[in-house]
Amino acid sequence: MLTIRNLCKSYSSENKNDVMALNNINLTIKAGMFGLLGPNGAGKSTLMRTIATLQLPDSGQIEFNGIDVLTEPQKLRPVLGYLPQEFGVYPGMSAFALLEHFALLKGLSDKKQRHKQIQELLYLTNLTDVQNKAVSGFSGGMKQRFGIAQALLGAPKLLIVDEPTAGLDPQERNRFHNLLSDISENTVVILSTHIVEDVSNLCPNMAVQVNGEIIATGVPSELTSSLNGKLWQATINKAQLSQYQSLHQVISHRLVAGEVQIHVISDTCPASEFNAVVPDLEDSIFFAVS
Ligand SMILES: Nc1ncnc2c1ncn2[C@@H]1O[C@H](COP(=O)(O)OP(=O)(O)OP(=O)(O)O)[C@@H](O)[C@H]1O
Repeated sequence: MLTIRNLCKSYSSENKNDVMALNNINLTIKAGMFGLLGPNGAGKSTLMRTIATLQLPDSGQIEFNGIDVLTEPQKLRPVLGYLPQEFGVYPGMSAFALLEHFALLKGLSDKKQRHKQIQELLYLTNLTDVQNKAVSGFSGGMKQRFGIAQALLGAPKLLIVDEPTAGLDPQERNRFHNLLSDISENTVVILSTHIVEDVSNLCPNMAVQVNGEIIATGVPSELTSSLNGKLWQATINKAQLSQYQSLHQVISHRLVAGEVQIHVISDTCPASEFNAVVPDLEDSIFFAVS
């Protein structure tokens, strides 16, 4: 179990006010997939890097299975797997050679066991056929699968994946989702993302981070249940949007085939042009930040 208590981090800026990237974060995360959802700039990567022992907060505590992560980072690292938002690879090095390199850095000294584990991970991530090809030439999806393979070296008990599906096509995203859900059975897996679908498809538990703060935590279906019976949709002209915004509690609007679809919160049907809709996770997040 991972517990995070009163975690704070601000970045100073020469021209602007300081940025509070972590504003008193408190979270308890059990084995399984945990989704950390938030828009760009919410502070998700700062939180992921802090848990991954790559940077220190200004204050607060992190504990993982009895390890004080901030004061004993060397105890966490052997049981940690981390897939950062972006990672570089040595040009020309094959998938097998790079995994071997990372495995040695991770302390997997027994050659036979190391090779067995690398082969298993290549198989799990569907990269066996390309194991002798250079990772620098891989497609985005293949590179992300390689990233997961390197993060899983040493069978980590805590796996952190930061925005892993950004830029992947739907097929690769689906493949990546299946891979993550297979892994999460007896591991704490934290998936940081701005993609609502990633969390609703995969994560039994989640938190929403906005402007450095956790504004909601829980089970995705429970987060949407508070909006049951209160969400209404209408399709309007672009020119009418500000009028509707002044009359109703519009939580979101988006273009659909040149017209604007609005979602409104109201205890009763706001007007004849509105239809009741079933809230999804995206609606509850728009509501939370509105
Ligand atoms: N090293 C840094 N120095 C100064 N400000 C920073 C630094 N790292 C992050 N920030 C700022 O802190 C805030 C949170 O950034 P962070 O990268 O943690 O958010 P994020 O939710 O991961 O967003 P993204 O998905 O865009 O990376 C942003 O306003 C960002 O500009």
